[in-house]
Amino acid sequence: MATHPPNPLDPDSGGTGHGEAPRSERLSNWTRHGVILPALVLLLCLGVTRQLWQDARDSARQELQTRFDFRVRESNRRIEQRMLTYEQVLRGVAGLFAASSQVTRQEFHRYASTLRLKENYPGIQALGFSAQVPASEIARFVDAMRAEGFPDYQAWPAGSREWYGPVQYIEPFEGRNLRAFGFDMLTDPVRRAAMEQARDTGKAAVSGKVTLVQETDRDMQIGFLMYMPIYRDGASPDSADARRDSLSGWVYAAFRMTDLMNELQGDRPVELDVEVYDGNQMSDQSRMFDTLQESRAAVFSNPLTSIQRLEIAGHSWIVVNAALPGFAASADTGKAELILRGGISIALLLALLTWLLLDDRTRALRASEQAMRLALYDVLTGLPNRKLMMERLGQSIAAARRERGRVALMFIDLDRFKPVNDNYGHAIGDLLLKEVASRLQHSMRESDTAARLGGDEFVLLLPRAESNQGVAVVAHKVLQELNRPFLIAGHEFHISASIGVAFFPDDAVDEKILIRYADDAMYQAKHSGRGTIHFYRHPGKQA
Ligand SMILES: Nc1nc2c(ncn2[C@@H]2O[C@H](COP(=O)(O)OP(=O)(O)OP(=O)(O)O)[C@@H](O)[C@H]2O)c(=O)[nH]1
Repeated sequence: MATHPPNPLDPDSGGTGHGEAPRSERLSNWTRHGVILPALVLLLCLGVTRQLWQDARDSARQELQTRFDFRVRESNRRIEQRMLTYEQVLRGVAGLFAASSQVTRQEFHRYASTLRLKENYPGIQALGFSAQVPASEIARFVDAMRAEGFPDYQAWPAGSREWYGPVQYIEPFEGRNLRAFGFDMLTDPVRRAAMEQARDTGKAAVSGKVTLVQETDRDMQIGFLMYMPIYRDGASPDSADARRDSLSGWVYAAFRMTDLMNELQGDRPVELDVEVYDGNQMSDQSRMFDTLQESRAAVFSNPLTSIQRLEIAGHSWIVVNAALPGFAASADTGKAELILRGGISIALLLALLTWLLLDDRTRALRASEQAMRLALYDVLTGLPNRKLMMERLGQSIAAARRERGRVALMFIDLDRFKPVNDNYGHAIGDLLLKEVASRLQHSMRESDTAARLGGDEFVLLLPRAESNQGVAVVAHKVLQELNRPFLIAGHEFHISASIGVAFFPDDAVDEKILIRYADDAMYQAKHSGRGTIHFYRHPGKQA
């Protein structure tokens, strides 16, 4: 059965036949690559960009974390060192008491003034001394204080107890500090715990969170105290019992927490939110300080948060540091962003470049494909032209020689075609020629070749013409097809064809002679009245 050979002028059809490498397939591969390859380049570049961006971002984060850790260490160390300094101050005062059997108010005042507390030790609200007075001596103690020029002095709060610890000296002796004068600190369990700890250990002890009696309604702050025990006669007893027996009182420093922390912070920009908790619990009750005084939830959802325990003169504080938005904003994310932007741009650029190169390549292939078609195919009908027909004829004859086969060549010249052109115009003639080509293709096998030699001359090459009878069948079929009326642009045309057939090797020894004989046979057909088939007959041979 006849099949539709591919139209060689259609770039998407199957090529030139005869099983040669399908150029249009290669072309369509290129076209496919035209999308896939740029997409791959884009994906690859984006992948690399993503990796580099992530690395840069990670290292920026790492750097931020390192900077945060450093700032936290620095901030905590500042607190510890400042508290150590205060401990030294108290040790100095304790030295004063050790050096003198009786430190007078005047001496204490002079010592404290020399320290210049406000300038050198900001954060200390008061420096003082509380005597430890047994119940038996409290009345005499108060009298002596009153005799010193403080007629209203009393150990307050009132009430009788075994031991009293009233404030005897307090410096600077002015302002809100005067409110603490005479206050018996042993009556407050928080202060008492630190006082007893200092007494028993012989070391400085910090109290828990308190409200200093110095506080007024204005600028209320949380406070704490640091105590250093003073033993009689400058002794340094080495057991808790001996220390209790020889305790004469405590020198102490009172601190207002916000003043202290603000002073530590200095003029530095506030980049960390610092929270200080008394003891081992982090609760609203134990909170002594908060830079921002904001809800803690915000702090704990912050990835840059540090929680550390500081030991301050025998007492625990929990210090929480959290980076404020300004701190994280200072992170060097510029590099990561640059990589991201640059990477995406380069990826797009490379993908575009790849696409353009492939497109160029595809165009070049298309152009050469087109040129090849023009060289080998008839532009009007799309059938192989004379050149390609000659090539195939050569191949067919070579094959027939090898395989002892037969080749038939059929020359087909249209009859009465000229009047179509003359009466209806060249364009109609063209349409008719195309229809002729189409009918020829319907009449042959796939292995056959229909070609247009030019004008109204066509050729059918049958490379495997085993029997004359088979070829005659084909010739009749062609004739029958061309005898059918042609309906072109609303006009009906009746043409026919004269067909001449010659065989290799029966009639001719090579392709040139074969062509000539087929042409001769065609003329014979023309002369014998058109619309007929003539098989070449050698002039010497009998019919
Ligand atoms: N439309 C069109 N006409 C063509 C083309 N090439 C050649 N022709 C015309 O085809 C005609 C061929 O001439 P002939 O073969 O002598 O005309 P014919 O009427 O078929 O004569 P017979 O073969 O003797 O029957 C001429 O008029 C050419 O001008 C073409 O590509 N398109």
